[in-house]
Amino acid sequence: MTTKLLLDAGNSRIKAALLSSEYQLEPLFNYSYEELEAHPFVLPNNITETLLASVASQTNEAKIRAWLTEAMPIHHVSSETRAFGVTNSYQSPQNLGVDRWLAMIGAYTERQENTLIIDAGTAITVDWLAADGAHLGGWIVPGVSLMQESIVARAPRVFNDLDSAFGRVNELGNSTPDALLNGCANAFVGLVKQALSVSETELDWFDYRIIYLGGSLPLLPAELKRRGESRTDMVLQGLAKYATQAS
Ligand SMILES: Nc1ncnc2c1ncn2[C@@H]1O[C@H](COP(=O)(O)OP(=O)(O)O)[C@@H](O)[C@H]1O
Ligand SMILES: CC(C)(COP(=O)(O)O)[C@@H](O)C(=O)NCCC(=O)O
Ligand SMILES: [K+]
Repeated sequence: MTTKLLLDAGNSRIKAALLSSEYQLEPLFNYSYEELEAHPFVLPNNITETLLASVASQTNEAKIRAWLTEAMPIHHVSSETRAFGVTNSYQSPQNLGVDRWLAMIGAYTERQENTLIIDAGTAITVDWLAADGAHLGGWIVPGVSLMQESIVARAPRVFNDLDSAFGRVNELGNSTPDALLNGCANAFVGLVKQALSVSETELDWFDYRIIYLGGSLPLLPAELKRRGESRTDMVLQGLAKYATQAS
């Protein structure tokens, strides 16, 4: 049985899945690039093709190529003007991050309805996809870790001695690290609420689908999460759609 390897290469982490000839998606791993280098995942030997969707740096893409030592063809997927019923709103469609493009393809393949997609990773992206497949536009915001790091880098009195910690939603801070971490966690939640508000007040969406993905999802409070679906596989689902037409 032949299998395709699907790779979603973000700026912090790489996610991999296998797609069987029956189009079953089987998640493989979600690694940082350091983990991929230190403990290269041993792939099954029946892979016939690799589909790569990357927004990563050249340095991190080189780590992927170093891992994929097998001489298997790599098909780079990019954002397009239109595909699988979804129309890109960018004047320069190639500029839209392919992770954003694929999450929309994945969502639209499942259900053709008004959809808000929030991908909270290195950056937080918000995209509005209408029921007719039109991408209406979106936002790019620094991700929670980036928010934390950027102020520590620029304001000498703002420090964070809590290693790889994240803040608490709806809580105040009474120390610099707590004020920083709680502030950034709450900024993320505020962004999500603003995206919902714009959907309802500006676009007149009432009954719409909300899809969340990305590493920062654990920060979202339960009442907000309940309003949507946590779908960290959505970029890989979009890639699977491309894999069904790739040679
Ligand atoms: N336990 C956690 N709680 C909250 N946020 C986290 C946690 N672990 C990682 N993150 C956040 O997730 C981000 C990575 O998410 P991911 O979606 O994999 O990013 P990318 O697609 O950009 O590679 C990190 O930058 C960090 O902000
Ligand atoms: C906005 C992003 C950096 C998000 O990347 P991620 O957080 O998933 O690593 C990525 O989608 C990207 O590089 N986009 C290109 C610019 C654009 O979408 O307009
Ligand atoms: K993202």
